Amino acid sequence: MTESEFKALLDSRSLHLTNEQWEAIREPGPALTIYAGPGSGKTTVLTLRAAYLHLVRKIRPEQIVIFTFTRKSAKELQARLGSFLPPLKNVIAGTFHSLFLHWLMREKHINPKLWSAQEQRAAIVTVLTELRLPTHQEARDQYVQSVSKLKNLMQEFNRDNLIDTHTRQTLKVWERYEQLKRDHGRFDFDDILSEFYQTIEHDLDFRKRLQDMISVVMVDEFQDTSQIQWLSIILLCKQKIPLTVVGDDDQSIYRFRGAKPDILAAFEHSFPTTKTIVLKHNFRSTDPIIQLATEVIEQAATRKQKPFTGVVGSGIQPSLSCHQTEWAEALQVTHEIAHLVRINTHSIAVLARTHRQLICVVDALRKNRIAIQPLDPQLDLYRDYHVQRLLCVLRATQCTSDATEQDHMEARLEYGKWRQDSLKQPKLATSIDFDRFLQKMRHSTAKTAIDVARAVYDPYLWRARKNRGNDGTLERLYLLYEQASDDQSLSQWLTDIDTVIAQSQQRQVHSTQIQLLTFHAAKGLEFDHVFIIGLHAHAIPHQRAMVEAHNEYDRQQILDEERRLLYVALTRSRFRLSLHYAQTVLQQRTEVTPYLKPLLQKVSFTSSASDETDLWNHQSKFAIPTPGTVLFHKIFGRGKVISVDSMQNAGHKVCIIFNGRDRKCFYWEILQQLGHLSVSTDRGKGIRQ
Ligand SMILES: Nc1ncnc2c1ncn2[C@@H]1O[C@H](COP(=O)(O)OP(=O)(O)OP(=O)(O)O)[C@@H](O)[C@H]1O
Repeated sequence: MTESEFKALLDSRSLHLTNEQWEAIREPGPALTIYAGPGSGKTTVLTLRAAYLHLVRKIRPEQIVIFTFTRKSAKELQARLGSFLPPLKNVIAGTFHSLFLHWLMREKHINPKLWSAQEQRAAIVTVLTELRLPTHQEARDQYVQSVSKLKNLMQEFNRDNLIDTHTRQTLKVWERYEQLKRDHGRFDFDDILSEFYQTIEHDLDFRKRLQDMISVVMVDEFQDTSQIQWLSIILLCKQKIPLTVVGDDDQSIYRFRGAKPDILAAFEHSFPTTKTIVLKHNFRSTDPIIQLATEVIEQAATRKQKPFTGVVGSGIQPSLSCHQTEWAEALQVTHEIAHLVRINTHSIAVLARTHRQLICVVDALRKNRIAIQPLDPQLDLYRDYHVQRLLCVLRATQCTSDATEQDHMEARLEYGKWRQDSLKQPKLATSIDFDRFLQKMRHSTAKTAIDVARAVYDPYLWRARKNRGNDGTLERLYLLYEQASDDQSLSQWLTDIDTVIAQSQQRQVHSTQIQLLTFHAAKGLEFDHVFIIGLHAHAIPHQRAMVEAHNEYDRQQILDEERRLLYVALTRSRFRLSLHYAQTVLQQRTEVTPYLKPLLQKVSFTSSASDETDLWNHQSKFAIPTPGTVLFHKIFGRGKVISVDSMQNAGHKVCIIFNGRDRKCFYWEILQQLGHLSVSTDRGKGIRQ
């Protein structure tokens, strides 16, 4: 095929390329950098360049290698190449991990026994336990990430080399983890990269065999390449194989894996003869979306400017809505999505900074029977251990039939356990207590029921967790608490939950399936309508990411990375961008992310939140006594409050002196709910001090 025939082929498929795109497709040089913003056709150009090289330059497809950042984008690329006419079936497209492993297995007969992500996490927990460090999910994930980052940055065990955020502890964890891995004769995913790098550096025969097999290398999303991946590519290609890299420093979002936005500049340094082509047009989004996203990214502390104009033209102004809680936010988003689904709109996505933030929307969409793409099970609120325990007791309050006798028994035992432990008075945890509890709950509203149940469960949990408080693993339980309202009976609320659970078990394929993704997972994708939720100041920049900042330089780097993440999310939308945040999140008051705060006049802003955000105030339900208050206890008689302590997320501990000598402490909310205590109108009469 000649060049003009190729161009005619693209025209016949309504692909009218810009001059820069066309130049990028046919550039013959040994090194090429394609540098551009979101939606400018980088991936499109990469695909067409592979087609051009095969059809016009007669390079065999199996000699063209394209590195992608995720398996999903590798599949997407292969699908695009496969649907080309004529189809390009054998182009080698894959992630660094998969291609490096493939070559190691084929050429070096290395067949490592890989640790799954789950096994890797378990190994880290073993090491943390051994070193007497916290093992909860957040700590574990942080160490998994830190170890991976060290390996991707090619750090040594030498402490002097630890220029980044590596504390003594991370180093110890890393050393022990490596030892454990060696003892078991296993590999982790990062070892694939290290092994490949070592082999291609030292084994010249291996390097040559690869170079003979490959005619062209292209790297998509180059800004997210880690040090070890980049050095491996240099060894593979330099002066032997033409290399094209495609990237956007504004979309560099994998700092935690060792990626740096300035890698594009490093490429120009390593390949000084490289030709750089800048794609200047955004083909994806309407002008108001591009303008908002550009204003966000332009505030980054360090950034290379690039020219950028939209091709689509004018469109709807992005909207920003403030809600009282995450549940209210989810309800509104679901309401808007339901409307879009009714008018037969496909291509809808809901994006959030973290998985946890998507839970309420998942729930609300399922409640409204709106189909969603299969999800990570961790987005299922009702799979959570604590949520299940609480619901098991609440469900028993609604059961009367024999069929549920077993559940009833379980609930009774569970409830007894909470009371026994929290009150330290086993005798009180009798069936009479439970029956009274059931009676009280049977006709309550969902909110009252939750208040009663948590007044027993929270102190129990608080003790069981050895005063650790909320370390992030109870977030789902608190979401359940927040979900209950006074507008619904307990029975109706539980029925709604059953609907959601039933819906989550259905495996039907619908024509419209809403995609729910984190900002990271949304990279490279595009949708007509994008809802971005959780845009509050605690989530963006993410509080946990900020923990890694040990000095001002780190802090600025992380702030810029979080800004880029938001930029990636904003630029996924073609036509409509609907932005949301809640004013109260997990009982804490918050506000809009600082990245959007200066831009409020650029969006159409609405707020349904009120100034009164005291949603979780037990005090409104059960007035908390002050020292000196006189009370009457059913068993111990009259007493006087001597101290009141507030416990984090677990109500109040009240110490009372009875008959001037018996000092007893109670969980105030529990005893109030059970009706064991009442405030005496008799101000201290008859009480000995
Ligand atoms: N010359 C063109 N004419 C019309 N549409 C185009 C052209 N080039 C690209 N597009 C379209 O623009 C959209 C964005 O393209 P693509 O996904 O390749 O961009 P990208 O630069 O890789 O985006 P991102 O960096 O955000 O992942 C796609 O829908 C693509 O089909």
